[in-house]
Amino acid sequence: MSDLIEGYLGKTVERKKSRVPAKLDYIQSATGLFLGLFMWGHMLFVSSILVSKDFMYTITKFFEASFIFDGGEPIIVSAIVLFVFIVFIVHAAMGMRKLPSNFKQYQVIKAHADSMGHEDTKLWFIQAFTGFAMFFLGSVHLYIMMTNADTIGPYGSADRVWSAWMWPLYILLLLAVEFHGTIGLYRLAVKWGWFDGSDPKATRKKLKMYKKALTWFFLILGFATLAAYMKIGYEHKQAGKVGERYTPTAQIMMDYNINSGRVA
Ligand code: HEM
Ligand code: HEM
Repeated sequence: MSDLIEGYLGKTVERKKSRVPAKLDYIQSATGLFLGLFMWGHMLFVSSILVSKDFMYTITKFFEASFIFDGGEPIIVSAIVLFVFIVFIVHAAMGMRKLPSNFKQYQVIKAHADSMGHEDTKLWFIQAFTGFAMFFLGSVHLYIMMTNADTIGPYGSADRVWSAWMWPLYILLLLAVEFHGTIGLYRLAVKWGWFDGSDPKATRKKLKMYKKALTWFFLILGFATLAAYMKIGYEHKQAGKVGERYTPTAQIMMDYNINSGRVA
């Protein structure tokens, strides 16, 4: 009965408002924080291709727990992706509450933001727009990673980027996630006053500088990484070897030594 009254009037019989919105905000921040930090790791791991194909192969096998299972188990990566996908969906569901849902709402927010001329309010628009774009772009990527974890590797990933036409999607997703993630982490720090210190105004200036530096760093790293996969994928296609898996140098050496009778 009390739920019914609150449902109609927006207040309980004791004239209290629900605490649920505050809890939902908390869930949004926690999932945003997780995803924001996860993406730093993600970008570093994926960029291992810039060091060498062997290095990227080693990282991939590490996530497949090849130190426990001989040759690695891609299902472990699928399980990790499933977990990240669930966090992503929960975060997106919480984010939906903040998006303007009709033109009138959009007009009110826009007029308010324009009249204030406040940079942080403008940042919010970028977050809403990039968040919306990721509903589609992020879901495509996560689903493919979850169901094709066994293809992750220097050649498998490069073939996907080039021959399976993922590069246009990755360009958009990279832009969306980098702006969204760093703005989000900045907003989190400001919202919860994590680094306020004795002079919050000076701290905010510093945080803005870090935000800018991090955005540039991850965008440059991300585009360099994408270019590397595109180049490898292009060459792999020219060589007519799309679909072929990468064999690490150590394995080639071992096979060579065995075949030439150097190792019994
Ligand atoms: C479908 C995908 C997504 C949607 C719809 C979405 C939506 C949103 C929205 C609307 C906000 C602003 C919340 C507010 O103003 O209080 C937000 C915050 C945030 N998002 Fe996302 N987001 C998505 C994916 C991601 C991803 C992949 C990351 C990881 C980089 C991320 C990281 C963050 C962070 C760190 C915050 C700040 C949390 C806060 O202000 O409480 N989001 N998200
Ligand atoms: C556990 C979850 C994830 C795994 C295992 C994963 C794995 C990968 C892999 C292996 C690549 C290389 C290209 C390929 O094989 O197709 C890649 C690229 C990429 N991923 Fe993910 N990913 C995950 C989650 C995410 C999320 C949540 C986002 C953003 C919403 C994202 C954004 C990107 C982008 C933008 C690229 C392009 C690479 C670049 O430009 O540096 N990934 N990912």
